[in-house]
Amino acid sequence: MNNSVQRQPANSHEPSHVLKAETRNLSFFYGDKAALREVNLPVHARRATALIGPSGCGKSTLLRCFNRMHDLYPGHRYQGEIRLYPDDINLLAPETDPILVRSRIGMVFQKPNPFPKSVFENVAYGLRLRGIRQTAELEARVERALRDAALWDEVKDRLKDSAYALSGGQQQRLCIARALAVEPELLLFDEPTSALDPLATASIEELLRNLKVHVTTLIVTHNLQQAARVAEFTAFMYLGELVEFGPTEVLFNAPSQKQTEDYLAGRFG
Ligand SMILES: Nc1ncnc2c1ncn2[C@@H]1O[C@H](COP(=O)(O)OP(=O)(O)OP(=O)(O)O)[C@@H](O)[C@H]1O
Repeated sequence: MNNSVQRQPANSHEPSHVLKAETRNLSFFYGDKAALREVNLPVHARRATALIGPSGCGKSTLLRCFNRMHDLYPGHRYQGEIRLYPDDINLLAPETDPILVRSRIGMVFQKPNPFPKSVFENVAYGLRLRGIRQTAELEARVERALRDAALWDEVKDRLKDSAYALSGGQQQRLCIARALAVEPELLLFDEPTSALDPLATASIEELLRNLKVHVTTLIVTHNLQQAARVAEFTAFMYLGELVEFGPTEVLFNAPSQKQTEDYLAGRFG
């Protein structure tokens, strides 16, 4: 690995002062084990933020705090806050309903996980749950989500086929369409291309760059070049702490912390 950046997103220097979310002194414990310590991470609205760092540093743990995934397991504990804007609520407050949180904050996993349903039904599912019943509206919203996920042209004649008949990369874009259909405010990606070949990876990266027009994204990736290609902001984590955060170009080319520099130079991790 080296710290040269091949390509920067075109708008990486655009000022973005509007925050969609931020963590405030966020710590997280698996039982007694602290996996995150006092993390203060800003998440800029309609921008992509990448979380990078060596294996086990807490990237996925941090991502999963945002949609309260850890609540599904007993014995896990949050400390601190995650503010969501513009309404300025604390996502971690006991009075904040985790189901509501998950309806506003979507997640795409490492491996594509479509439902055992047709292409159309995969995307329509969440819309039906939200009470949308009219066929014309369902069809229009499914088409829009598939277009936003850059999949429409490939599946418009196969909407009734099983989602499992799609390639791995198409299945991942279907999962992104499924997440987009319900218009999330924040979309979390946990290593979304690590199970895909280079071509499928390139198409997902292109999609990630285009998504930012209307969605805020937070992306865990092991691939530093991917962070450089898709994210305006990057956070470097180590041993459960946020070591450095900044515009991707600055963090990659002129990191302020020695640990960041060592990691980018491949000296550990
Ligand atoms: N369910 C769990 N129970 C206990 N400890 C856990 C659990 N999940 C993760 N951990 C620990 O929390 C720490 C952070 O793990 P996490 O998966 O968030 O790291 P990561 O940076 O995403 O790693 P990777 O890049 O390998 O996916 C690690 O020490 C890990 O062993």
